[in-house]
Amino acid sequence: MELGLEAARITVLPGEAFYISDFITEAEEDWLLRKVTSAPLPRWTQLSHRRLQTWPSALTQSNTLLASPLPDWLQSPIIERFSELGIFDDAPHQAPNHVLVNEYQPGQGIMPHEDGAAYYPLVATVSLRAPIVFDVYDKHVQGDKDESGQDVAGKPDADRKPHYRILQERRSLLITRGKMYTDVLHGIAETTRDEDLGPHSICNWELLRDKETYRQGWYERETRTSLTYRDVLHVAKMGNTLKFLGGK
Ligand SMILES: O=C(O)CCC(=O)C(=O)O
Ligand SMILES: [Fe+2]
Repeated sequence: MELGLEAARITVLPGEAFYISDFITEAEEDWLLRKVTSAPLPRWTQLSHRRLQTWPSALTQSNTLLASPLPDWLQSPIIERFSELGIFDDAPHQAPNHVLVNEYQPGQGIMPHEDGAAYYPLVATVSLRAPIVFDVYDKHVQGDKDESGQDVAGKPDADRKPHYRILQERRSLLITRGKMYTDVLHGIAETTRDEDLGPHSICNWELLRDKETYRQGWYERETRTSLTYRDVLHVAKMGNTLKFLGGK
């Protein structure tokens, strides 16, 4: 990965994170959004503070993915670009095999959490439609829940402040891996307005495509959609599926 991505590194972070502001074109963004919104309604899981599509399918209770290719629209051009950058070269399957599509309305977000042991510790997130601030919290106060442990609704401490804030512009790519995956929590505030923006508070400020938009220090949230690409460690081939569903 290393050479192509070095210029995209968010250097102040303790772990490894990379931000590419112009990862997809406007036409690609439009097309991806049409694909997301034209998925049949049962594809969506409505959660209390966002809604979610899971591709190709949800993991089993033992965090296993039943082998199945991602749909073409989630593969090309995004996964081809990941290959060019070598992002998943060290992952067990050398490519992502799972994508969560999250949609946040203004006022919605996701509680501080970690993504857990089901995945190789690398997440590549493509942002669509509107910017959002992604918060990074120190780990771990009691009561935090793993993302794989059903309940997203564990209340964060009222006075807990994010340690770092990453501004994700529409059409950008954010990669977090290693210690950024294992040693910190991440979340998105439930707010209608992201405030206190500037070089002092946004750790990828220098990498933004359009700093001018945020010079005033705030923006109103609009609907934002994210595609989060991961490599699930355990994959069951269909031939083994019946045995697998039957138990041990
Ligand atoms: O929407 C995002 O950028 C983050 C989503 C997230 O943290 C997750 O799906 O685990
Ligand atoms: Fe997450």
